[in-house]
Amino acid sequence: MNTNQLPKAVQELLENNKKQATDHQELIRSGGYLPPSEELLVDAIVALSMGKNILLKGPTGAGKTKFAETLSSLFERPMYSVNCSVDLDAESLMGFKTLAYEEEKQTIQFVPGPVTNAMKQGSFLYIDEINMAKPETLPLINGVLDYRRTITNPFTNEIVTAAEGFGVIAAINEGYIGTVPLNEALKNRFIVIDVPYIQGEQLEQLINDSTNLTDKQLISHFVTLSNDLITAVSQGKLSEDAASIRALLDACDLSIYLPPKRAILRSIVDKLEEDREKSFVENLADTLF
Ligand SMILES: Nc1ncnc2c1ncn2[C@@H]1O[C@H](COP(=O)(O)OP(=O)(O)OP(=O)(O)O)[C@@H](O)[C@H]1O
Repeated sequence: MNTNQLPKAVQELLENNKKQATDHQELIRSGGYLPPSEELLVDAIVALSMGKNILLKGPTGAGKTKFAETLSSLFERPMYSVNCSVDLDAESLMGFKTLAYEEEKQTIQFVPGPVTNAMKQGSFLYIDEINMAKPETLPLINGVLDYRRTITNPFTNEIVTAAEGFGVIAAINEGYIGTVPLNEALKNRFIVIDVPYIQGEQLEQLINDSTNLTDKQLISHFVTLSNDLITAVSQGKLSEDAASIRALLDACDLSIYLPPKRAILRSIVDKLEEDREKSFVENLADTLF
């Protein structure tokens, strides 16, 4: 990503906060996020540079993970990930004890989890789908998220304090089935950044960059389809999944070899639950392809 177009002060901030990572460079992610507006990128860079946690909030397939990966790439900072689910427990965050052999003697060793690793190494921690976690699990890391930047590891009793460079990026998909509204105390600890779907020329660029589809007319129809799907979702006519950019990119790729309507059927229509929704998308596709 070209950061030369960002305001000078933000470029300097980024430069000063880059981590000269020598360890775990394999965890520095690659970029590729196309921000719908410059502000989105500026706000995230500023907040993270100032040591604040950011919460990326947006619908499924809007590029939240890609955005977090791009921030890891821009700051040249390794990033550990946690994917939340109802099964997420203290061990999946902090780490676990296991039996090991040292010079033929059995010992108990602690295998650090993503929170411990990111804190000790001063890396980014990405917490995906944070509102999927059980409400009782996350308060465990409240101390990590506020000014204390400290946690007592419940398995070793070690007090872990975050090294310089530690930062938290979380993502939520509000309103998605299975999610719970994010507890206020937790939300309070984040700077919230809305991540909408990209549309128009930017989406055209994304299709060009990340799929193998080259037919200009087809690409233009897919951009229109995406726009119509986003509108229908915002009007409550379709469930959120229908407008996922991830699904649209799949349809673009498939349409290199399949008729576009079949590509749309496989990538978008057949994922919808209700017949009414399926026919709605099929009708939209009929008018375009
Ligand atoms: N603005 C964007 N820039 C670059 N890639 C994007 C963008 N929007 C969507 N994508 C692409 O769409 C796909 C889904 O993106 P990603 O996994 O980051 O979405 P997400 O918001 O994290 O989704 P979910 O909420 O379902 O986890 C990826 O292939 C990603 O590259």
